[in-house]
Amino acid sequence: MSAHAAARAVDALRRGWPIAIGDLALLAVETADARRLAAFDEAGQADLLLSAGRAATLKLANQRDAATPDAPVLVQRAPWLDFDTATALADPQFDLATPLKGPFRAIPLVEPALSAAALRLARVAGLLPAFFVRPAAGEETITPEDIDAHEDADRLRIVARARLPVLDAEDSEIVAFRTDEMPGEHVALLIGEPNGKPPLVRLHSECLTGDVLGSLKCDCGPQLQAAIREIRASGWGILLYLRQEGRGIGLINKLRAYALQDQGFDTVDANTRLGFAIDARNFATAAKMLSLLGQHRIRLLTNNPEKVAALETAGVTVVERVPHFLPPNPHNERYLATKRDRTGHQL
Ligand SMILES: Nc1nc2c(ncn2[C@@H]2O[C@H](COP(=O)(O)OP(=O)(O)OP(=O)(O)O)[C@@H](O)[C@H]2O)c(=O)[nH]1
Ligand SMILES: [Zn+2]
Repeated sequence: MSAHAAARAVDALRRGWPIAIGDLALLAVETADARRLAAFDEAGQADLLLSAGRAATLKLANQRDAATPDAPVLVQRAPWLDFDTATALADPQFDLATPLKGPFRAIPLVEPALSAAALRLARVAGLLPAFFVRPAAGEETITPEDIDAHEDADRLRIVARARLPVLDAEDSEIVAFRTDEMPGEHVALLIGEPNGKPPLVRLHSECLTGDVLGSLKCDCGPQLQAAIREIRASGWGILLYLRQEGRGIGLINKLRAYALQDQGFDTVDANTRLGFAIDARNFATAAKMLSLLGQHRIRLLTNNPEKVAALETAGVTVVERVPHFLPPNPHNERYLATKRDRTGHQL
């Protein structure tokens, strides 16, 4: 396995340089331009790889194989499908403003597993999930396994720990985790003193806008502060601060989702229009952190049954789900209603 090559691939994508996964050469649409596209694809024959959600938004879904509704879609290149048209296919921000030229033709995926891996890598790189694709011609290539190492919870290890008095829990300790590949470090805040009972645990996914800037669009900031208070009041427990900004799609893509919400789409449809899963988080990371901290039986502070299920699957026993509901404000009422009605949150 070549973790180095995968790290270089993330860097290359961000800089607008081509990469290769197996025998597919790929250029990310978001960081390309007409000149880079011409250099990547002199013959003008590179097809366009899109995610299932984006294809459904563009009404290309009916051309796909019904047996694999979540598979990526390859749009055949046509002489008039130039760089700007490809950008309009990849980026939903102008969907409502500019009617797309067409017709676009979805063609069979030659390499479904490699194509899906490419879309995972776009998410890891924080880019729109859309690529120009042609057969590789001698480039350094990586494998899907290299890409998955970026999110492989088993590679996590504890790298530093220190006392950290925080507001409402002065007797806390911070523990930092990382893997060689992962761009951000996850941390755990150990609050209070172990008392023989299962710890009260909160899995908090990073939200720069809510946690740091006090955004009222979501409930993250108040949930974070309240979690620390509740854990302290319960005796002892652990706050896991997971670097899964935007439910795993990264800050920039979350802000793109916010721009779509400004156009009227809800949090679920905004993710789908961008081409991402509704929730791209991987809670195996949280399970591994708990295991490294020696905790296998916990009480979980959440309204999200998916978190309970994901932890149980990863070997953590959740003896109790403790609701974690904060009063809505006028800006997040609809967001909370969407969580209740469309993503199964028990609110
Ligand atoms: N993609 C996207 N992410 C969002 C949006 N609003 C908040 N987030 C992110 O969602 C994560 C918080 O997840 P929530 O769905 O609010 O809550 P939860 O963690 O699933 O469930 P609880 O444990 O009940 O709070 C953070 O990473 C936020 O950055 C949004 O509109 N779009
Ligand atoms: Zn938030």
